[in-house]
Amino acid sequence: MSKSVGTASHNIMAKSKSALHWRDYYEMTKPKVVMLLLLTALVGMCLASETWISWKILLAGLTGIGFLSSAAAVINHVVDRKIDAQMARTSNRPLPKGKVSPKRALVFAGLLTVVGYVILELWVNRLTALLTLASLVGYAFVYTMYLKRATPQNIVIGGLAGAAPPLLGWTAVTNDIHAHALLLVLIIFIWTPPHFWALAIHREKDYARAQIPMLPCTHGIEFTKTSILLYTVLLALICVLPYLIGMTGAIYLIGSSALNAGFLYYAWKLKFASDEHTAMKTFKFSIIHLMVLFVVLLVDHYMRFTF
Ligand code: HEM
Ligand SMILES: CC(C)=CCC/C(C)=C/CC/C(C)=C/COP(=O)(O)OP(=O)(O)O
Repeated sequence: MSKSVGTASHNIMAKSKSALHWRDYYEMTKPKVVMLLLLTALVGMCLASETWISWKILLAGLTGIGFLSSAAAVINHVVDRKIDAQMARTSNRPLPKGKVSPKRALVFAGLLTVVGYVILELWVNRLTALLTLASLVGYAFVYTMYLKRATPQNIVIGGLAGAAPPLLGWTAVTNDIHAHALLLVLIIFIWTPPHFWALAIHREKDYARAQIPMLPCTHGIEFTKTSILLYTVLLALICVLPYLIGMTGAIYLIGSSALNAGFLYYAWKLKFASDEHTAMKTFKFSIIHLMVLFVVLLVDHYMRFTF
C-alpha cells in the first residue's frame, strides 16, 4: 500500500518535473514574439496572391518560418545567458536559472533549425528556405553575438531579421521578391526602434548594469525619446505608401492612420509629458499597433478582392 502511494507520488513528481521542463523549452522560443512574426508572415502570404493560397504552402510555410524563428530565439537565450543573469527582466529565464543546460538548448535549437529548414526546402521553395535561414543568422549571430554588444544602433540594423517575415511569407507563395513585400518589411524595420527603445528607457538600469550599449545608456534618455518620436513620425509617413501606390485600399488607410495617431500620441507624451509609466505604455502600444496594422492589411486585402 505504502509502496503504491510512494510510486504514485513519485510519478506525480516526475510528471510535474517533466511538465516544467517542457515549459522551459517553450519559453526559450519567445512564443509571443514568434506568434506576431507569424502573423506578419501570414499577411505577406495572403497579400502575395489575389486568390486563396494553398493549405500546403500556408501550413508548411508558417511551420518552417515558426521553427527557424524559434530556433533563433533559443540561440539568443544561449548566447545571452550571462547578460540575462545580470538583468532583472531576464534573470529568471531557464538558462540563467540553470533549469536547462546550454548544450541541451543548442540541441533543441539545432533540431528546430534542421526540421524547419527541411520543411521549407521540401514543401515551400529554396528561396524562402534560404531567406529564412539568413534571418536566423541575422538575429541569432549578427545581432545577438556582435551588434548588441557593439553599437547603440544594434537594434536598428539587427531589426532587419525580425522585419523579414512578410517577405518570407510572400516568397513562400510566389518564389519571387516583390517590391510590395519589401514595403511591408520597411514598415516593421521602422517600427522596431520605437518598439524597443521605449522598453529600453524603462529598463535603462538593467542594460547599464549588464554593460550593453543600448541608446538610453550611451546617448541618454532625452535623446532616445527624441529618436522614438522621429521614428514614429517616419513610420506614420511610410505607412501611407501602400495606399499611395495602390497596394491597399481605404480600409487600410483609415485603420493605419488611426493606429499611427495613437502611436504618435504615446511618442509625443513620452517626449513632452512623460510620467514613470509612459515608456512601458508606449512599448505595449507598439505591439498592439503592429498586430492590428497587419490584421487591417488582411481585412483590406480580402475586402478588395472579394467585392
Ligand atoms: C531587433 C529587433 C527587436 C528587438 C531588439 C526587440 C526587443 C524586445 C524585447 C527586449 C522584448 C521583451 C520585453 C519583455 O520581456 O518584457 C520584446 C517583446 C516583444 N516583442 Fe520585440 N523586439 C524586436 C523586434 C520585434 C519584432 C520584429 C516583433 C514582431 C513582429 C516583436 C514582437 C514582440 C512582442 C509580441 C513582444 C512581447 C512578448 C511578451 O510579452 O512575452 N519584436 N521585444
Ligand atoms: C527566422 C527569423 C524570422 C528570425 C528572427 C527571430 C526573432 C525571434 C526576432 C525577434 C527579435 C527580438 C525579440 C529581439 C530581442 O532580442 P534581445 O536579445 O535584445 O531581447 P531579450 O533581452 O529579451 O532577449
